[in-house]
Amino acid sequence: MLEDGRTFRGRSYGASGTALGEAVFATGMTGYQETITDPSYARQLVVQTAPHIGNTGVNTDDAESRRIWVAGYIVRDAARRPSNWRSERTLDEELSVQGVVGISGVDTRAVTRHLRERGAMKAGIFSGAGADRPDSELLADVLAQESMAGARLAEEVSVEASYVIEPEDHGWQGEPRFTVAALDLGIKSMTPVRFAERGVRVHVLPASATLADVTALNPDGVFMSNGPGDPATADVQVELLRNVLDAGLPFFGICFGNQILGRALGFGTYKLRYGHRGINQPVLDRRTGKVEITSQNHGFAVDAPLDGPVTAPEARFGKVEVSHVSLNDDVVEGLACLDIPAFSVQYHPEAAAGPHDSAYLFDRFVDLMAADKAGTSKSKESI
Ligand SMILES: NC(=O)CC[C@H](N)C(=O)O
Repeated sequence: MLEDGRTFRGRSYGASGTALGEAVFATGMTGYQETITDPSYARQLVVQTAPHIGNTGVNTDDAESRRIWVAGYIVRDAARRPSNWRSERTLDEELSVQGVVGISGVDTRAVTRHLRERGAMKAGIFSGAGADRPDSELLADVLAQESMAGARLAEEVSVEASYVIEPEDHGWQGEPRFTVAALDLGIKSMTPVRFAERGVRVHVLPASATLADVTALNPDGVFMSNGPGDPATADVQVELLRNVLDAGLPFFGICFGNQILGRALGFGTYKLRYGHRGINQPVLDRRTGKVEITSQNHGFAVDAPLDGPVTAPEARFGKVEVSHVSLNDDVVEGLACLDIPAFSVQYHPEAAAGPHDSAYLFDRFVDLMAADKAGTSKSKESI
């Protein structure tokens, strides 16, 4: 049931019960396991536009975090049995074991068209005991939940204790080249792996980490991850990032990390009508003119002028330009600072799941740290 009263009926899938959250649609044709285990989907009811879901089952390796984070799962045609050599369990079982309420047999195209026209909205999935209450009662439950605008969720999904990802465990031979402090705001597990593959040792820190926690590692660079919720609530991390930038440390941000860089530079963020979710989202790299097909999952965006470069509203950080834009709707998909060693993208170069077009961004960060170490980065002059 959607918050405007529109109702769809289907069959119980996964756990049975009640799930409340923001209804959003994801357009990836593959990668459902990576989708449901992406912490950025916390408190969302995800509609898959791909009609067949569960075909390749679930395995241990493809989980992007320690659990399923979607609050509920909405599919058209759930596979009755998976067929894949890597499959260990069915998706139905996995949803049940983890207590995630789903619904199948829904006209997901109609739901998607509705959300596209009216925007992402509060919704509920109801099955089992209590589902046969009058619609007015179900709708009251849907409406009573908190909205995604204003939701502070990064701390809820982040790790409690820090851990290290070592390059030698991911195919790198020899000593690590760099050390990065990565703030886990809902990090996907492939992100630190992409650094490690390039010889970067990654210390993953809780969302509450302080500047002292970061500098204690003597890092060559700082990273902020993707994560759920409204970036307008991330004041603590915005403050931390300003201190990091003031200290002249190279910075790279992904998704929530892009929104935090935007805010640290003094820009605002806003909620998109229905957001970008899927692994088939076209983005223009405005510096090279190349188009990347990207993996995305965001419902908010940075409000920065496309006709740049401009001086950041926080003028001490110098000039900044919108480096990447969405080719679907001109939404800001990347920021590049011209006077300090900092950049970020709104999409997911770790590509889990997704195409590998954007892998160069990890190389770009390595190059930025190398230039900083060699003293050839602009930051040294400007700070
Ligand atoms: N994947 C992300 O980091 C999403 C960021 C933020 N929660 C948004 O919806 O825009």
